[in-house]
Amino acid sequence: MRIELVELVDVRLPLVRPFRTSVSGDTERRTFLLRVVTDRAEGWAEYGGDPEPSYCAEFAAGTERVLADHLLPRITGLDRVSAARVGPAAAGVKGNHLAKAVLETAILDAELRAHGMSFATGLGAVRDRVPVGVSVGITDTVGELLETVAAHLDEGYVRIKLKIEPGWDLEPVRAVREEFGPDLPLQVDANTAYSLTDAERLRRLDDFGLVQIEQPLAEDDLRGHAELAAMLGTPICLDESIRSARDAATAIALRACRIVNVKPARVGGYLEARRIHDVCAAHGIPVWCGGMLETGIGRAQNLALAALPGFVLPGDISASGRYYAEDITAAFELEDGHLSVPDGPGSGVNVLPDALARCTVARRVLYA
Ligand SMILES: CSCC[C@@H](NC(=O)CCC(=O)O)C(=O)O
Ligand SMILES: [Mg+2]
Repeated sequence: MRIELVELVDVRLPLVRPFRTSVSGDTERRTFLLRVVTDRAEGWAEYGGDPEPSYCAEFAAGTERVLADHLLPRITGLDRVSAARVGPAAAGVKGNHLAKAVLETAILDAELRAHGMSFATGLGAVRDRVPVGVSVGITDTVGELLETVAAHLDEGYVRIKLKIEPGWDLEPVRAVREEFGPDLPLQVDANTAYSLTDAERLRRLDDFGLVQIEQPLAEDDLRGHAELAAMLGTPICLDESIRSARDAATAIALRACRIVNVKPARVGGYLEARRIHDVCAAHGIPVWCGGMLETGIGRAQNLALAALPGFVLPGDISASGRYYAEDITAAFELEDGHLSVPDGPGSGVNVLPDALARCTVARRVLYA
């Protein structure tokens, strides 16, 4: 395969309701899509970061420069391009996993389409539909939180994740547990908001029978997570800390986590995401597929990953309508708490030109 054109499509999609976490507070999703045209097929991928380096160190404008100035010259110069060749060819560029992920994924989409193969088949999916959870942001009041959770449960989500931060943790979790009973699969995500000095407060979360406490400490604090894990009864799940299969192996060896949130954008793409899945499976560590408020493009690709055998916990892969009044692909609809895994070539979805035009801010050719 040979790359003929790479285009960046800068998009802005309003959120149906504000989404607040310990690190962000958004009323819109501002990201970009990457369109890779090859001599065999066209592929699309979605950037997993934001305009601000709030979730991780990368951010959209910086990623655009890394793509244009450092990654594309290495990749477009290959005599044969494939998703598997991106990692080795890009090894001279340190870090920048979100940049590598969006490029590798667009190439993977084109490659699979050229072979008439779905992401699900290409990655090794074993299920045609997957149960999904929903991530609930920090709200102004506990009453508003309970209303939001009730609405999501009515929609059929099988698991609730609550964003927490110091000052919004024990009270909202207690209220949800008391309102919806002991059998609701419930978990929390701190997005690195706590430190070991908060250990006693975090230990009190053990009273609520949570599935997991996600990323309580800083992304580079594996030792601290291992120390905290020894104090808590509730399993720790790592998200921001796991940027590679090697990180996963280290975290497991240090007993810093018992669950891993796998996000292809964070780890450099779906091939590394699958390697993390394999490392975790070999150690008996359950994984689930995290989310970055993806449009239907990233959502479709994540659903394929979430259908691999080791993805035994419901992911943050909500229906399109959880975030967007209008998606840029056909909307994903919840059916009995599940979403169907696309089985068409590549991601199995196509961008809707009119919907894309309505949310496009600009289009820039990065390579021709
Ligand atoms: C900072 S908000 C984005 C990252 C966050 N993602 C979610 O909470 C799920 C978002 C979604 O439903 O896509 C996470 O840390 O897991
Ligand atoms: Mg998280």
